[in-house]
Amino acid sequence: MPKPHVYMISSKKVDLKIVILGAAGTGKTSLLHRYVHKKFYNDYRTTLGAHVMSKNLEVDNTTLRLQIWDMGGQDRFQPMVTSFYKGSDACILTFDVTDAESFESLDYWRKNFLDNLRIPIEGFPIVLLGNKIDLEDRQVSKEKALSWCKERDASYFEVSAKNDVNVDQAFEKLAADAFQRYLESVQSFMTDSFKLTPAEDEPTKKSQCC
Ligand SMILES: Nc1nc2c(ncn2[C@@H]2O[C@H](COP(=O)(O)OP(=O)(O)OP(=O)(O)O)[C@@H](O)[C@H]2O)c(=O)[nH]1
Repeated sequence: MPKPHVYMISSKKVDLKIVILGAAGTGKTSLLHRYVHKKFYNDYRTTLGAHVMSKNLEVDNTTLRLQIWDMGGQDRFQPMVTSFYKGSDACILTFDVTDAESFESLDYWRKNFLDNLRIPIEGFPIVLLGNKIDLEDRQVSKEKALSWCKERDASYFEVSAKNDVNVDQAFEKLAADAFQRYLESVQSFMTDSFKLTPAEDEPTKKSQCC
């Protein structure tokens, strides 16, 4: 009987860990509140260290259980939050389109994350969110952000946590990319684990050539 090339994944629930990173005040907590609770708060309370919010998402008859880790952007929390990167399946980077400095700091956040992840980063799902597009005094153009993403193999969304623009779409795209990567890793694990020795009646390469 031929060996199967496509493996069925029996579990219909998949846990995915997502971290959201970026300079302080760019709107990480607000984006999460918008996505998870459909709410927005005008007051600014900096995140002390990190906290987690959960949300389930249905994709292809599978429940993706998203655990989204909101990392405080202030410098004083950096030594602590890097220890939470381990086991991440995807990453959201944020900047504030009205704050050029927050855009300039993106390479720091990206490198800090990837350096501490300690897994192969090729194809790792990263989405960049340019937040606060509802404000008028914009300092970073869409073209500049798109070019940053193109060079670093990331996706880009212009969003507003306040006005609920593009937030669901951005999280859903990232979750779908992370799920796809998860399926590929399961497939490759199964392929490697179930490599069988050739059947007795199947000629080996040696017997064929000699
Ligand atoms: N106008 C506008 N304000 C926003 C938006 N998103 C967040 N804010 C405001 O920006 C401020 C900072 O938002 P937070 O979500 O706390 O920012 P943060 O990135 O989590 O900050 P840290 O926890 O310090 O890293 C708050 O006053 C929010 O109300 C947005 O889309 N538009």
